[in-house]
Amino acid sequence: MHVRACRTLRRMIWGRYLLTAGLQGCRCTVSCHVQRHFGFLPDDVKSLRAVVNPDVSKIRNIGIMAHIDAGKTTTTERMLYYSGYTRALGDVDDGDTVTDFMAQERERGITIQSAAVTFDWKTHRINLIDTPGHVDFTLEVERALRVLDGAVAVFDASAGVEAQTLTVWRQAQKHHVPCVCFLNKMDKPAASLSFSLESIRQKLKANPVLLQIPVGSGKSFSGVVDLLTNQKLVWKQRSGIRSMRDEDDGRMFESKPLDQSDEPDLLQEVTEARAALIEQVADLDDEFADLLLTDFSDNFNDVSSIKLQEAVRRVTLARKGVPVLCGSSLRNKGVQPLLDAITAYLPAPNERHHDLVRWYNDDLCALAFKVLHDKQRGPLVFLRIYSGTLKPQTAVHNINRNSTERISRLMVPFADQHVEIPSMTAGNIALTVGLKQTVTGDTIVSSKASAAAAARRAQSDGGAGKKRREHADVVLSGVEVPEPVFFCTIEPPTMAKQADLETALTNLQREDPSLQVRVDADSGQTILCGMGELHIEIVHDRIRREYGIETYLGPLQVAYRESILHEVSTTETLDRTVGERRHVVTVALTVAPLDTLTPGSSCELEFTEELGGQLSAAVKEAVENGAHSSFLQGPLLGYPLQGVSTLIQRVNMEPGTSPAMVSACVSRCMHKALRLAGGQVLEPVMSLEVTVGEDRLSSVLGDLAQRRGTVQDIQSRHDDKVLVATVPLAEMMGYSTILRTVTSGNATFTLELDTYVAMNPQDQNSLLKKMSGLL
Ligand SMILES: Nc1nc2c(ncn2[C@@H]2O[C@H](COP(=O)(O)OP(=O)(O)OP(=O)(O)O)[C@@H](O)[C@H]2O)c(=O)[nH]1
Repeated sequence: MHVRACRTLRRMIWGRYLLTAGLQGCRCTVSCHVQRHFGFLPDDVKSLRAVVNPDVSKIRNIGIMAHIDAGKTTTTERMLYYSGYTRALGDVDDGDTVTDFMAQERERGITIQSAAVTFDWKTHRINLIDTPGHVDFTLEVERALRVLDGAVAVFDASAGVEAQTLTVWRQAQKHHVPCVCFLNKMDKPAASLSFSLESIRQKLKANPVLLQIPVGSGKSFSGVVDLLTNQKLVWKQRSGIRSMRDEDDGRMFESKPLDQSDEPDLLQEVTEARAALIEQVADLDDEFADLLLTDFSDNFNDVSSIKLQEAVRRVTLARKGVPVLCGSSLRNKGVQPLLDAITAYLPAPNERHHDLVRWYNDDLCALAFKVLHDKQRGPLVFLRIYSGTLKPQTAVHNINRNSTERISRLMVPFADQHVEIPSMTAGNIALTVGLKQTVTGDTIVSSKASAAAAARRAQSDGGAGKKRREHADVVLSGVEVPEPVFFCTIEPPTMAKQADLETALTNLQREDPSLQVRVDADSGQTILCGMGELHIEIVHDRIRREYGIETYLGPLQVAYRESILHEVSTTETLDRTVGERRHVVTVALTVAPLDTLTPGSSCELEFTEELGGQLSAAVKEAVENGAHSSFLQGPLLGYPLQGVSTLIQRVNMEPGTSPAMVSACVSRCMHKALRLAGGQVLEPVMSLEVTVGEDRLSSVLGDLAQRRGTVQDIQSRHDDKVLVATVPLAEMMGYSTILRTVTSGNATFTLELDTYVAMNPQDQNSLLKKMSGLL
């Protein structure tokens, strides 16, 4: 009831919001002692047209990333509130946040899909993507990072760097995304600034640049001192107030220069921390070091906060250091300075280098980074515009699908509400209606001719000697889709619903490329392949809720891989007459196991040098097709092959033999070689991290021993122990329930694919028996 009331209220706010087209930044009087952020005032109304396309230097495309439950959603909600976008504070625990808008998200209190939200902060436009923390949805994070220019990493200050933060951090590094760190939950008794800084240094191998000192700790945490300006920002907690919906919403805070009347310990700490900050920044930025030595050699501390801020910005953009701020989103403290830091330190779109975009000059070039299905409007495609302008009612060209489609409507994404706009320029994130064929990762340009012109520019720049493929040169790289580790069959309630189920699965796949759907060749059953138990459970749930189909899932099975044990050379001849035509081909090849196995490590195919020079392109392609089809099904259980190298030594064919027969002969030869080479099942081994109170550690260890787990480390984190282990995925079915039972709910865990490992003969035999129904 309460949740519904809040949602209704929010819709009313949005209604008003859309009418007034408010996108209001806060107004604050920096010089006064009490700083207050106002949201909506009648005379504050701006025309949406005026703010739809802000200057590119004022745009920040930002992601919020973190470990599950670190407080991303709560922080996002506070940002929307302080920027005047919402009038009430959403609360994940009440299930009424703006960004977690899917029904399951509200119920489970977790973020599943990245929701894009646009709002203005002071003079800046912020496009913010809230990313999920659960490891089953890593692809969502990757997808978001691909189109972002900067990120805020939110940490639970009592836990420091947790497993999922590490994963997301690595992803951010891969995409060269500059970050700002926010140490949230400073109100928790166990929160520790020094511990969190050390874990950023140790675990992320990053260089934290501390910009604030907390005022008070645990329950008495009341604000921060800004080390650049020496301003003390204090959010005064009114006695007796517990709820965020109460008056004490954190909009009002006191900002005054730190002076001698402040506690000596705080003064001392700030003085030391500021000196350390200046020294650290000088070490990382030559320009700042020169300035200090020339103009402030008498006293480095006299350097202006503006010069220091500019230097911190350069350090952040060069990714030599990460600014660190602290606060407590739930207690409404420290979020406004975080918003200031986002605009001050993270890059504008034009400060990031997106390599191939220069081939398009001012022509449109955009990347589709998310697709959502809307019952009324069809697919909604989120586009990051890299160059040019996007307009509704225009045709665009999708390079990946080689198709021309029409954008019927163009909108700015305000979580689950969207505002129509007449055009959108480079640097922005837009939401389009009408693109029916576009899937996540596709590049959208204005026309086929524009793509061809870009390809010509790319080729002429590459030099005449460097012949490159047109397509690859002008397509933005999409996201890497991780390998699914679980699969299960899915069946509709009646055959009459089969077509509806297929439509639902096609739609869901367009939204979520980490979901794979295939039809088993032998049984004809539809198979769902996903990233984890939760992932499959959510897909199942969405089919029921959004498409009204009550499906049945078969038991969850582990996606094994297969490899071979020995090197084998073999020959095969195919002699077949089809109609009037005789096809004769002989193939000789060698298969051998590769030494190293990493997740996703594929199979290799090579020709001997001599043969490579002799074969025509068509025959080579036929050989490759034959070999690749054999890689899909291993000889033991039919799982895809991994870590097998194949060398094609001979292909002799009589005139008139078709390429299809060459493929068939290679397949047969591969099949024979693989059988002779001895099959080896590879099982996915996961890295597991369990955080548990010390008193329950032995129960967790005892349980893990029965799961073929290998403990790698046990670390201390305040009163908790963090157990790091590897364990075969097959042993982890339903682990969340078991863990809850053995620890009485006092533990959390993350599970992530580490590698594929060859099973020992005993385990492999029991698996083979189980699969053939003998066990
Ligand atoms: N004590 C304290 N609790 C907080 C703070 N911020 C958030 N929380 C609580 O932490 C829990 C998780 O918060 P969320 O905002 O849902 O975290 P999240 O990172 O978005 O979680 P996922 O979307 O599931 O990854 C909720 O119970 C919040 O009320 C804080 O500053 N202090």
